[in-house]
Amino acid sequence: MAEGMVSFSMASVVEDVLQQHGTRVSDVDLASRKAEEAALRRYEAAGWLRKMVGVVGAKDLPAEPSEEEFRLGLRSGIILCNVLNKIQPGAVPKVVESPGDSIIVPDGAALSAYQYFENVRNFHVAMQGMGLPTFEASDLEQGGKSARIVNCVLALKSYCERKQVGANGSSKFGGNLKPSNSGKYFVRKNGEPFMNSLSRSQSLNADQNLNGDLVHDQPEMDTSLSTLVRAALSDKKPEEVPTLVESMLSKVMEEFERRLANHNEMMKTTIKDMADSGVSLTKTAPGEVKVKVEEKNVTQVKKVEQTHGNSSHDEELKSRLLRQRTLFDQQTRDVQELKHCLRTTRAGMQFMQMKYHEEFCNLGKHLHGLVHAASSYHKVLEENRKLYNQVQDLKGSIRVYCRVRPFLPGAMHRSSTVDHIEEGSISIVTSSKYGKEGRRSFNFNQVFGPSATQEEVFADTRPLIRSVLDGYNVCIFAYGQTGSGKTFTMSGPRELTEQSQGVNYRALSDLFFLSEQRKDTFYYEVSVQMIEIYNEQVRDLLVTDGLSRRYPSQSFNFCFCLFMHILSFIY
Ligand SMILES: Nc1ncnc2c1ncn2[C@@H]1O[C@H](COP(=O)(O)OP(=O)(O)OP(=O)(O)O)[C@@H](O)[C@H]1O
Repeated sequence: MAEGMVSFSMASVVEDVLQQHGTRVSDVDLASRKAEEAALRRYEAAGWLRKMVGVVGAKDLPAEPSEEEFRLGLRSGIILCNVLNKIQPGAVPKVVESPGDSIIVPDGAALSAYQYFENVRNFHVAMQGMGLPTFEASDLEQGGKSARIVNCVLALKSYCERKQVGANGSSKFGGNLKPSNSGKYFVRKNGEPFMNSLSRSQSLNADQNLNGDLVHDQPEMDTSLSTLVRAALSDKKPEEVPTLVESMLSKVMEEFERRLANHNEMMKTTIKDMADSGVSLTKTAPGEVKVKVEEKNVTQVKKVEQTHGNSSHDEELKSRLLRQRTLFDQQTRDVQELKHCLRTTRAGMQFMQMKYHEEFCNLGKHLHGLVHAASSYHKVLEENRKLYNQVQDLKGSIRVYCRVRPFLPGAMHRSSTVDHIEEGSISIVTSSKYGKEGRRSFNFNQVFGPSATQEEVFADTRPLIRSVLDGYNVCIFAYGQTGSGKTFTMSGPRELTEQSQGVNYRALSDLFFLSEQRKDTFYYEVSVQMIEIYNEQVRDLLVTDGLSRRYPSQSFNFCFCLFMHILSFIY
């Protein structure tokens, strides 16, 4: 596309120039403008030469010379050779600077001619070697075409400028060409104005390879321009081609070169970008381009045929790319959904943490209140315990109760020795044969008559069970002669019922009941030890090895004892 634009532009310029020349410009105007244009170009050439060789070296060349002055100033060839050697050192191995350097001939004119011939000849050879356009030797003589000399100088100037900016100075005029006619003058044929230079430029452009295979279409562009120029100039004689046309063609060539350089630079940039993005183009055969695409770790080499016969391959390639694109889009959506879900979950977790923190704070406040209440409760409980046990102490740490057994069945007719029973005393009728008085009175904490129930007997003992759980030691024992009812009072009759249960059953029942009540506040351990004291011998009744373990003897006239931690029953 770029090539087409360049070709079209160049053709348009050439056509416009030719058209202007042929139809719009009158002969009078043309001659005037031609002379003006030639003068300007001559001044440009002279000025550049003067600048290159300096004022002294260019003493024979005015800044704005006429055609004759220009021709005479360059006639010796010294300026031309020196300028050329400045641009391309050694291009002219030897410059004949003065008559003394050559043959001494008194006739200055003859000497100048010889000098001119040698220098100009060497200049011609060097210019030809560099591929630059030159002029004919006769152009330096009177009647010669100074315009050709001007063109040659301006071409050398252009070469010099391109060389100074680092470009291939000779590329414009094919400077890489080896001189094909070394040692001969480079003479432009009259029937081919600029045709040689154009041909050289085209051939060089065709060979010019800025980036390998990427400029294969360039000859077509050159051919387009060449065709136009040739079509316009082929039927023209040299004298029919005005200087204006030559000048315009030169400008066209310069514009063409500039745009071509831009185009190649742009192509270089494009190829570099494609290489950076993982796409490389290599031309493998005419009409076939191999496209190499690298995307991440996936390398796909796709051979794209530019002919219609390979359209199915293109379709398959497009389909595959479409599927990959669809899959990629789906995965992108899935990732977005996962991210959304993650954000939602994270927000939920943060909300839960906040609620948990609030609940925990509220629980702490409630717990603080409970701890305060429990502390108060314990204080009250402790106070209550102390008061309770103080009452028990006031009642007496040792309490003695008396129970009268009723008559057993079959002995109901016998008379009782109990005369009178009050709450805390009992009167006994004794035999009068031993004393003056026949009755005696005894005081106790409480006296239970024959009709007293097991419940009534235990009622005065029950407060002591609570004292046991408060840490007080308690011992309950029964004392009396054989058959007086000790076992009955402490345990109960043989056929045991709830009403007939004695003190130990009721005491233990209360003990476990209270410990169960206080289980959230206190922890109690209960153990049982059962011993027998008989005939002043103490024996452990729970020993399982068959050998009764004897305790140290005590003077107790009891049947057996029951110890329970700090509560003991003896009867
Ligand atoms: N309050 C009572 N009511 C009815 N029966 C009773 C009462 N007290 C004792 N008995 C009866 O009297 C009998 C003797 O009582 P118990 O065995 O308790 O006497 P004990 O003092 O333990 O005798 P020992 O010292 O020989 O063991 C038993 O048959 C018992 O049931």
